[in-house]
Amino acid sequence: MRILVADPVSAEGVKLLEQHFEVDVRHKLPPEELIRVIPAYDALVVRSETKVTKAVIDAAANLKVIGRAGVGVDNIDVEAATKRGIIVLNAPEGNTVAATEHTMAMMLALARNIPQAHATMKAGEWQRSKFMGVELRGKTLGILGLGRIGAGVAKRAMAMEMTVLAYDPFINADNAKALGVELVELDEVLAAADFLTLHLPLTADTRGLLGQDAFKRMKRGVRIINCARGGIIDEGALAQALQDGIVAGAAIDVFEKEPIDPNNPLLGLNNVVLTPHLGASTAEAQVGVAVDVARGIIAALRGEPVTTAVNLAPIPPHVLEVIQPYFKVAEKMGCLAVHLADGRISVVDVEYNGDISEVDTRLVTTAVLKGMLNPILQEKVNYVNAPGIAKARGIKVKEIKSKETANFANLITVRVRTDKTAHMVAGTLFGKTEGRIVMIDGYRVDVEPEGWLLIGPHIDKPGMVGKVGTILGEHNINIAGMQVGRTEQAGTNIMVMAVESDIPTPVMLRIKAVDGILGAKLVNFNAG
Ligand SMILES: NC(=O)c1ccc[n+]([C@@H]2O[C@H](COP(=O)([O-])OP(=O)(O)OC[C@H]3O[C@@H](n4cnc5c(N)ncnc54)[C@H](O)[C@@H]3O)[C@@H](O)[C@H]2O)c1
Ligand SMILES: O=C(O)CC[C@@H](O)C(=O)O
Repeated sequence: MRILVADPVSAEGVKLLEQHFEVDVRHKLPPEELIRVIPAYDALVVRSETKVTKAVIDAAANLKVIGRAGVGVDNIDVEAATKRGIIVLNAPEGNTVAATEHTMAMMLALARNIPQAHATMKAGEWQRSKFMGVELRGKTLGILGLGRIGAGVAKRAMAMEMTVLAYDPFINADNAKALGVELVELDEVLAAADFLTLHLPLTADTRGLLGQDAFKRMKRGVRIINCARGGIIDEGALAQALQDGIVAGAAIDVFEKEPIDPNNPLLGLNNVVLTPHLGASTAEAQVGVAVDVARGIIAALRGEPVTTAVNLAPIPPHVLEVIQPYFKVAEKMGCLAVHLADGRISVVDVEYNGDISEVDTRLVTTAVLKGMLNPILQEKVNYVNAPGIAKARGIKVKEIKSKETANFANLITVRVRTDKTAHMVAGTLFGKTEGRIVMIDGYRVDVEPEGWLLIGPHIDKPGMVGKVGTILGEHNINIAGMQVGRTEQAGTNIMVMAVESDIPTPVMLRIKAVDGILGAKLVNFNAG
């Protein structure tokens, strides 16, 4: 598989990718050149410079994953990627400390006029009275967006004896309380803040959040820091508020247009501190995000779920710990169910029994769908597109949950209904990791879902297994394992044979024709 690294990312991440794939590092590709080369790649790694537009995604015939070495994915058309089933993942934690510390550096530089004083010293001047600053101690810091970076800034600001207020309508009030931060409405933050810092994503709701109107509602003399995203502040309105003295100073790391437009009105003002999007630029952060994104890409290209995918619901670590061991067996159960089913699948019920029923199992259900759809579709089905494809095909998917369980600590049962038949498969883990199929259509079995399996329900009478074995032997097909599963009701059994190769259609037809065989299905678990 081939990976294109289109922006500068740390060598540690590139090396990790090179251990698994062929990697091309090509920076600053013009948009039309990116569109020309992208069909050759399975994965694309970017920072914030490369714009992954719909045109790039439409041209990317083989692309399976886009990795963003950083947090914000606003340079990627995530919607277009999701429609194509391309996983978009980021590295949300590697640069949190770097951006937090940059915010503190910007706040202090702003309070004490450090860049301006430095510039006069370099110009040979010694000006002391010109640069009277203010202290942070005792001031109110308003934080917009109390996520990872906002919370880090809050902790550090409290250590500097600031009072911290925050506006974040999506955060849990208990989390804010535990941090010692008072959550209030936006207007209250604007009216009270001596320093105001932004840590929001750029979304349709936050674009232009601080515009002319908001500046009117701020305390006169406020100092503003933006290390989040350009576009959240209206730069024209900010420049005006700086000139009018409503805003005493602004420290800005991110801009509406990057690299900055030479006509940007902030460039001509003295009461600003500007850095060229340096929030994540520390050696530690760049290694962190590069390694995190490389790990995400390796998982995505192996078909494993990616915990940092932004076009999948995020999974908290305590949930992941419970569900992750079940992904593989769930996928195999989906694969087995689709092979058993004749006709068009209309309903898939996935029942969870035991402790697993107490956590969010949606991704395990997605694994079942992935396993079910991959053998029957041309397009590659993954954790991003599986639920959408199932829906588009009119398949109704339902989860059923119960803590009750009879024989196993945890049991997953997949029931499929088609326009002709209904089938079920149940699976579990032996030990902590070994996936096993323990029931097929009501017959108790103990099957490792690997390789080729021949499944044949039959009348319970002597010689059935022998007859099938003889046919396989005549065609040189080796049997690697065999068992007969039974039900509560006497009369029929199921034989499950692990075979070492494909069974050609004419041979399958001979097996199906054996007197007493009620059906025969061949499942290839390695094909997905
Ligand atoms: N300057 C840099 O180099 C740099 C580095 C890292 C991150 N960032 C940017 O910093 C920002 C914050 O990153 P993070 O890792 O803390 O993200 P995060 O997702 O942890 O936090 C964002 C917070 O904003 C809140 N939020 C979302 N919409 C909101 C709204 N309309 N009003 C109020 N609150 C809202 C969310 O609830 C969340 O708590 C992002 O924009 C990210 O891209 C910049
Ligand atoms: O890649 C960068 O340097 C910027 C990263 C930062 O803006 C982010 O959103 O993570």
